[in-house]
Amino acid sequence: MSRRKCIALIAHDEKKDDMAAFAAENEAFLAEARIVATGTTGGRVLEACPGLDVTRLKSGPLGGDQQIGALIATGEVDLLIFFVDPLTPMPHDVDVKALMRLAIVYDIPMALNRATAESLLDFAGD
Ligand SMILES: O=C(CO)COP(=O)(O)O
Repeated sequence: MSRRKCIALIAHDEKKDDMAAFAAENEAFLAEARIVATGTTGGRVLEACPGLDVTRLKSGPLGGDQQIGALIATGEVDLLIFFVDPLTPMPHDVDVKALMRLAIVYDIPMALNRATAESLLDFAGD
């Protein structure tokens, strides 16, 4: 039996409204998957779509990006959607870089902005 796909959702603070809107618009697609998310992002996604299966990990600055990186390293994440804020310095910038590095090392699809995420879902839906 094939396991349900796992999608990781993360958004920096300035991008959280975008992530909530993205989740609401693509709720049917996301509902097919198991979602893992950093703490605050997961809360916003659940507010927008209470029916989704969302596991909330720690907040990004407290280790959430690292937790998602570990899930990527153990093969549990199939797609990473991470709405990055490129204009604000982050105390946990090294964690963000480490997460992106692991997504590349393990060759999983990684969307770093909304346009790419929408394109990936369009392709997946075709
Ligand atoms: O900081 C983040 C990613 O680097 C996101 O964490 P939160 O979803 O907890 O805000």
